[in-house]
Amino acid sequence: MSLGPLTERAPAKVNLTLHVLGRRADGYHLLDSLVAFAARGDTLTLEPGPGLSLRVTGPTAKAAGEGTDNLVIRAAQALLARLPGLDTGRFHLLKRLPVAAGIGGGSSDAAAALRLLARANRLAPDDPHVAAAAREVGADVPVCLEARTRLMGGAGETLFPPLALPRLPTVLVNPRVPAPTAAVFRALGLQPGATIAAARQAFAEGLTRRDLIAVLREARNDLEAPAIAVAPVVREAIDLIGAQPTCRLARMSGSGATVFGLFDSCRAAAAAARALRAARPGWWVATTMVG
Ligand SMILES: C[C@](O)(CO)[C@H](O)COP(=O)(O)OP(=O)(O)OC[C@H]1O[C@@H](n2ccc(N)nc2=O)[C@H](O)[C@@H]1O
Ligand SMILES: Nc1ncnc2c1ncn2[C@@H]1O[C@H](COP(=O)(O)OP(=O)(O)OP(=O)(O)O)[C@@H](O)[C@H]1O
Repeated sequence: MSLGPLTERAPAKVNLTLHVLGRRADGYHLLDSLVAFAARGDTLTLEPGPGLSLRVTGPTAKAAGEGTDNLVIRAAQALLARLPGLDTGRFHLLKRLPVAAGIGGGSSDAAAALRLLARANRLAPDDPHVAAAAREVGADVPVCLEARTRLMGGAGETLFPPLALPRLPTVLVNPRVPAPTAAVFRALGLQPGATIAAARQAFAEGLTRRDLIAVLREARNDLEAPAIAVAPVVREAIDLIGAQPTCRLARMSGSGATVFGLFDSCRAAAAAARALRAARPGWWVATTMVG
């Protein structure tokens, strides 16, 4: 019996914290990051059938690109290389998230492609070939596979158990300037083999929203300064969100340039988003829940 079209959401990833703990000999950086997911994202559909193709539509389709450059196809090919008899088909990506923006749009699309192929081929959710394909495609793809709040370590391959933390009313702001991940890590200037002694932050379950934000405020995103060196407008975005009277915390996600603001209520987030859109009509401003 053939399956009809299958759909998966590809939510935006938000690094609520991001500490760089060192740099491996191969150049990749060791991270300690609390990763959560937004209610907003892209949508990926797979129509199972012969061949492997991708059509991309939506507001940011052009920037994401079609064909073999797209992480959806790269993820499918990585899984096919491990499982050559795999059923594939036609993917359609509805691309809404800004590209090269630090909110893992491409990684989340790749993870959604792997989930769709796993469903179409009745692979177990924890199939080791799926996990290996995720690791091969990108450092952020493993955490996007399950898309649940958790601490992430190593270069992205170490995933700690999911955490039940309060959902946070959030405004995401992207100044529409790309911050390429490799360039931002390069600007950090850490030598291969370097280690930074730092205690891994712990997040107790049962925290209130207010307590969680207080704990987050003690943390950092260590890529903010190098991202600002690559794209100075990131500083302006952090300052502008942080200046909203009801904003509890303004910080960059991932390697930027997207910045998030955390608020006590959806109403406060919506009001801040209106003010930000009025102040910077050209920027991408989205309200959402994170966690
Ligand atoms: C910064 C984060 O967004 C935090 O979640 C991720 O670590 C980035 O994940 P990603 O975009 O999937 O990264 P990849 O596509 O695997 O790598 C892009 C480039 O970023 C650098 N990179 C990435 C991840 C990492 N832990 N250390 C690195 O140094 C490498 O130069 C690499 O060539
Ligand atoms: N489906 C896709 N969506 C977005 N970008 C894609 C996609 N496929 C390939 N790319 C390419 O991947 C690069 C990274 O895009 P992406 O939006 O994932 O970056 P990011 O948000 O900075 O990711 P991260 O937070 O994981 O570092 C872009 O330069 C883009 O050309």
